[in-house]
Amino acid sequence: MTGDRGGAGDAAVRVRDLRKGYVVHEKEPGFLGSLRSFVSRKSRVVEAVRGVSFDLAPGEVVGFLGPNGAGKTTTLKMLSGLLHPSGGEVRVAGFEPGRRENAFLRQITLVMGQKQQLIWDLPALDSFLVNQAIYEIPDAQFRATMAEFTEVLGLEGILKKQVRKLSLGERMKCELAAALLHRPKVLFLDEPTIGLDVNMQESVRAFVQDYNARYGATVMLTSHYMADVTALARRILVIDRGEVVFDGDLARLAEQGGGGKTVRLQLRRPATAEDLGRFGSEVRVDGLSAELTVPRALVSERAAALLAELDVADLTVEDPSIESVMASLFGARAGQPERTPEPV
Ligand SMILES: Nc1ncnc2c1ncn2[C@@H]1O[C@H](COP(=O)(O)OP(=O)(O)OP(=O)(O)O)[C@@H](O)[C@H]1O
Repeated sequence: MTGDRGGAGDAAVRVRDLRKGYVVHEKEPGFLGSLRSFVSRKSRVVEAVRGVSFDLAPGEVVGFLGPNGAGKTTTLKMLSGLLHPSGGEVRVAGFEPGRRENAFLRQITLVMGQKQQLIWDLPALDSFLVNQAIYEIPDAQFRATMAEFTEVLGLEGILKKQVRKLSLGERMKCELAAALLHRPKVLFLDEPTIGLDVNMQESVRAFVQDYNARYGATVMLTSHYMADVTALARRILVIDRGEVVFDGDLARLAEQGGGGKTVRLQLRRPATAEDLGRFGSEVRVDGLSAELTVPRALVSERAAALLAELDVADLTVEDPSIESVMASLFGARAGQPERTPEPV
C-alpha cells in the first residue's frame, strides 16, 4: 500500500488503541529450573502498551514522558515500524509503519540515544555517504544538508575522525546528522541526549529546534532530562504502564501533578526554615534566598502573609519544575500508594 493520506486525515501521526504484548518465557533459576523448563515451558504476556490513542499534527513537537518501563520505547518502535503491534491502528505520514515501505522510511527517522548506527571503525563521513546511497539523496541536496548540519551542530573537524575516537557528545551529534540526512518529516527521538554534558545537550536541543523550524518536521521525543522537554515541546504525553494518562500542555501537567506552586523569596533579613515552615512545605533556605512549596489554592493568601510577616525584598511564584511534577507522580512508586493523573 502506498501512503493513504486520506485515511490519516491531516495528522502526521495517528494512533488508535495501539497495543503491544511481549510473550516472555519464564524459567526458574539453576540447573533444575532449566530442566523443568524443557518439560513445561511457562510463558506470560507483558502488556507493554495497552490501548494508546493520540494524534500529532504536522510540525508538532511532543514530549513523551513516563517512568521506566512505561512503554515509551515500545510505542516509538511501533511508530517506526520496528515492532508489529498486537492490536490497534497506526498511521505515520499516511503510511502503515509495519510495512516498512521505502516511501515511509524516507519520511521518518528513529534515533535511539543508546544505540548507534554509525560504522565504528570508519569516519562518520563514510556512514553519511552510505546513508546518501541508501536514501538516494541527490548530490546537491547531500552537500547542502551536510553544510547546514556542519554549521548548526559544529561538526567541522570531526567528520573525518574514526567514530570510535569521537567523544560521546561528538558521536551523538554525528548520529543525529546521519539519522536526519534524508530530511525526514517525522522524527522519533528516544533519549537523544542521554549521557551528554549540559553543553552538548543544549546543542542537540538547538539542532532539533532548528530542524523542526526549517523543515516543519513533527517530533516525538523521550528524555529523562526535563530541560530537553521544556525547551522543545509544548505538548506532553505521559504514559504509565502502557496507557496514556496525560495529554496536554506543561502547565496543566503541573496542575495535575498536584504538589503546589513554588514560592521564591529574596529576603532582606535572614529567616530560618522553621520560620518559613509556617507558610509552606519543602522549605529550602540559602542565605537570604529561600523557596517553599505552597498549595495552589492558598498561594495568594500565603504570599500576602509572607510579605506582611517577613522582610521580603522580592517574591515570585512559579509552577513546580517538571522534574518535581514527575517525581511527585511517579518517583515514589516503589512500595507506596499510586498517584497517577486522572485519565484523559
Ligand atoms: N523485548 C521485550 N520482551 C519482553 N518484555 C519487554 C521487551 N521490551 C520491553 N519489554 C517490557 O515492556 C515494558 C515497556 O518497556 P519499554 O522499553 O517500552 O519502556 P520505556 O517506557 O521505554 O522504559 P525506559 O524509560 O526504562 O526506557 C517493560 O515492562 C519492559 O520490561
